Amino acid sequence: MTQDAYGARNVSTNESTRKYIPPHLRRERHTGEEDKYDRVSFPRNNNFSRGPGRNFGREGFPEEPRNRTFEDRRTDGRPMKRFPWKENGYKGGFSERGEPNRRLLNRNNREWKDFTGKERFYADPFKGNENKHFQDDDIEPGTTTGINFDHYDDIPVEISGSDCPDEILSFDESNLHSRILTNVRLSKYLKPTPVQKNAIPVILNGRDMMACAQTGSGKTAAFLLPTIHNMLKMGGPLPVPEQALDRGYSKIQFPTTLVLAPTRELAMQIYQEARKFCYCTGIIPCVIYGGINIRLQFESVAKGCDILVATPGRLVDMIERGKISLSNIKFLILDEADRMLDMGFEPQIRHIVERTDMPATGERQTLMFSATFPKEIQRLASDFLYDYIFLAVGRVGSTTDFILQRLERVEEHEKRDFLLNLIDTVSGLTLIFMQTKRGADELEYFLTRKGYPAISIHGDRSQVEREEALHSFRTGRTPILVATDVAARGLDIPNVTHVVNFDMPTDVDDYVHRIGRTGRAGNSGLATAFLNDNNIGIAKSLIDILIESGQEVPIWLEEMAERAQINSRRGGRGRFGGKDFRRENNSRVERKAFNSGRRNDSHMNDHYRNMNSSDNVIKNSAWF
Ligand SMILES: Nc1ncnc2c1ncn2[C@@H]1O[C@H](COP(=O)(O)OP(=O)(O)OP(=O)(O)O)[C@@H](O)[C@H]1O
Repeated sequence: MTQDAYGARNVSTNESTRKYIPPHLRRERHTGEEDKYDRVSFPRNNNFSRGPGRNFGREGFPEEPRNRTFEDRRTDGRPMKRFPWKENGYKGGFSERGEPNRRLLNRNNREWKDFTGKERFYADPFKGNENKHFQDDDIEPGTTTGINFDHYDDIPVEISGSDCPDEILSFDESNLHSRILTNVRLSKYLKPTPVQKNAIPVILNGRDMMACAQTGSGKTAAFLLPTIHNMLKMGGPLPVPEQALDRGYSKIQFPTTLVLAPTRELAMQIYQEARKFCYCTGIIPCVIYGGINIRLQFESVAKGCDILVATPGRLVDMIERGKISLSNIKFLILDEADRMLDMGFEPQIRHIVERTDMPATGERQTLMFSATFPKEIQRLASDFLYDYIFLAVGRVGSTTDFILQRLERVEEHEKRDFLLNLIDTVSGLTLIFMQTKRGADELEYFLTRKGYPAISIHGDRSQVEREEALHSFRTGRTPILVATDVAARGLDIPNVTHVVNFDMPTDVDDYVHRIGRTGRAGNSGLATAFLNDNNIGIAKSLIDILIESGQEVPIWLEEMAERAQINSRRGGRGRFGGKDFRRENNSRVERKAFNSGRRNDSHMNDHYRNMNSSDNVIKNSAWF
């Protein structure tokens, strides 16, 4: 042992051992003479060392080859290739384990050729089991109230923008891919709804779109069907980008379509719809949302993810963890777009759209759908759209005509008793909206104490509890659901016959969405709202909604509105089905109006008559 000028001790004077050896080369045998205490070259005698690789260089074992690579590691002498399928020109997606997506390699289930004439291969796990795949597990077959879209024929439609395509009258003339048409038939959709008639040709033409149509009028299919068609037309999901393959990014998924939704339950519902329409197309939908273990979602994303349905928070998380890249996105869809772009979500949406690797506006097709679209939000939304077409189905500021709206003046302390009387008079599923989570908990407790089968759902409940509550409500096991606004948008639960606004929302758009949980798909529904002087701020807008949808306006509500002196400041927001805000600023936007005549009043009279006589909806009309 020697000491240098500064007193530092050297373990050995041997030149070769003083040289720094990086950790990954330390197990290699040195060429020079070695000191027996040099740990770098000291032969390992470790009882835990297993496998031929670890024994290289030990007594009785062969010398470890220099510059060993992954390919050399096979013990049977044959070279091992990391990506054998790459040699065959495969550039498709990879699963979590680095294997190519199974559906592209499975050549036994060949069924159709895509638009490019290329043969597509898929193995749908539900193939041959259509009944199960297209049936809603929560709903007993035959218990739905039925779908009656004939009523929609009278609804006025307005479409504006440059070169608007003509509407289609049936699914058959839509030019949708034959497999999609089969799936539409299996879903028992006989004819398109007005929003579908107009949105499908626009999306098939590759145009960006902002669409506003009444609650329950089939917006989900309006954006999913043509998007899936466009994906098939492109030749299916896009291949993984070259540079990603070069860098070995095999664990990242590169979806082609991204659907963003504001709530977990809505994301799940859109995913279920996407699964139906993607049946046997080879396109794999996937859903991610907060509140459940992210690792489970890593696994489900890794199984394939061509259409990604996501809530914004979880998506940002996945992107930051390097599990998803948006660089392949060709279709971006915002469902409940006005909600996604209001103060709560806008920063996250901007982050996703503008600060990730998603292609820019104009390089992707962007679609926005909602039942309400305030003007200021339209202005904001136009940042994300390129030369878009605006579609409004229904009259300005109205809700659907299939909902009978009743307003009751009830003081706060009387609300519970009033509710009990009300619940007794109406059969079917009842959804009660509260403004606060605590209020929802307390009302659930009150109702169950009184012997009513009630359950609640709100943002403080765990995801499992939320899903259980929804399931129990859908199946009718607990026919009263007390909810906050987490259940206000998008949820499609058949047989909800009655919505009660126990607490009124402060925004009339929220009222429109809440009552839209009933009266869906052409069915009748009843919506009751409790109002008192605490709700004075919403009175004027509410009167507008009632008038526009042909409902009775109570005198006390008019007085309330007068007292509050609410003027056109709020009326100017352009609520549901509003006008294309560009038409006020820019007269160059073309406009087409279909069926813009007045509503057929005899149809409405029939509608109310049917509602009042329907045993299914109202057991005891004495309450009215
Ligand atoms: N063409 C059709 N024929 C029959 N049923 C349809 C058709 N289109 C949609 N539906 C059904 O109508 C119901 C309502 O559709 P959907 O949930 O898409 O409405 P929405 O407009 O998105 O409502 P919301 O504004 O509340 O989100 C669903 O059960 C759906 O399966």
